[in-house]
Amino acid sequence: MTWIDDPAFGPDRPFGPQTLPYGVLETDSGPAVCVRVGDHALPLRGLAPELGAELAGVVSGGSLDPLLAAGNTQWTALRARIAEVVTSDRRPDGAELLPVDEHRMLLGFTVADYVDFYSSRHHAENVGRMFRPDSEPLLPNWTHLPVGYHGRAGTVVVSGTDVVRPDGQSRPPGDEMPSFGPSKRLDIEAEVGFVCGGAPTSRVGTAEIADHVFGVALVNDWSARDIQPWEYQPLGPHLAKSFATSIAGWITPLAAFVDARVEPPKPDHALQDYLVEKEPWGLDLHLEVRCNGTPVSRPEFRYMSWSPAQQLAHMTVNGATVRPGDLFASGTVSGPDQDQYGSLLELTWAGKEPLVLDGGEQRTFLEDGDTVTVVGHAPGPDGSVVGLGAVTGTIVAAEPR
Ligand SMILES: O=C(O)/C=C/C(=O)CC(=O)CC(=O)O
Ligand SMILES: [Ca+2]
Ligand SMILES: [Mg+2]
Repeated sequence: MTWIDDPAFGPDRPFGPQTLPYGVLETDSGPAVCVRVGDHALPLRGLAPELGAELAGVVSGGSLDPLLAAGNTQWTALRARIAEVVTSDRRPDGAELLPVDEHRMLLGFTVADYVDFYSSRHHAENVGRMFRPDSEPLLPNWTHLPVGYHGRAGTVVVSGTDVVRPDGQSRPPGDEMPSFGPSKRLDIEAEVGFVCGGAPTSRVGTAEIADHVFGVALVNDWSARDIQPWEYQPLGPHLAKSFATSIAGWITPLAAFVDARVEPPKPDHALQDYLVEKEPWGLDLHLEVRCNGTPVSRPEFRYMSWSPAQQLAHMTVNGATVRPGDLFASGTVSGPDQDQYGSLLELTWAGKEPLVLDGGEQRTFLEDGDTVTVVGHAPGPDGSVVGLGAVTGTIVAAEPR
């Protein structure tokens, strides 16, 4: 029997003791680093006697930054200690439990650099067919390295933040001159993000991911599909994707995913040594995308061709360092089936096949007022489920000009 009186906190529930994600909540006495237990958040600042001075020191404030910097030894020790505290029958003096739906979550860490990959073969082929109908859908580099681009760290926002429809240039097919205005093809990209920590290091081996990835969080990489095809050649995505990227407030430690590890699909040729995995780091994550409450897609992460360990190895192989607060995202998670696509671009085939939402409304791209939520879960130990915190956002009208 645990002292935590919450039916949603059990080994058979997604936010049971096998999960224990971290996040920062706004509380009456300021932002607080918390661990999620069922439908409650447990601020760690009240647990100094239980955690000991050293561990308490990294989680007693209002940001995850000190914890990200502390490194894997401390992450492991803290998680083990918290698991003991939350499964004990003794309520620690000073422990508070805050209902998660009554408190706002904050962006829990300072996003350092943000890299977005492109690791779903299905997504890459679908986008290739739509954006480059006269070329091979997959460029020859794609099976040899995890293609990615550098995003804009400063516009990563926490789940629940409204997303303002971006303005930009586009050139609709057949037009000679570009026009300017609010995007008419605002889209989502359901992705999985990896939050980095530990000592700044370059040339991270695929076997060293656990020393440099602190945790996993769902991401929605909002994308303007009319701005994108006009601006992206030859350097890649820019303003079509830099106005907002939403990340879930709850970051689940990488250690919670040991039972979710699977072999990623293999290319039919040898890889460079630095991309070879001795132990597979593909992940069996199940995602669901909801538009105004209607499930519109169920992407499966196990189809991703490049694992986060390979992505991190690639990101640092040239000598670039990974440092605490760096965020890299998987790329849109699309599976082979039409109901597994991670973007509206694919789900509606460039707007030609509208989705029908509950209540009969149709959607191609997003309208003002639409809310998109991505949820997910993974297999946990002993048949349990590891819940991933939701990432949600609502579109608001473009800024008046
Ligand atoms: O193929 C392209 O030109 C671009 C495709 C994307 O929109 C990809 C992107 O942001 C990476 C991803 O999410 O997979
Ligand atoms: Ca993306
Ligand atoms: Mg983005």
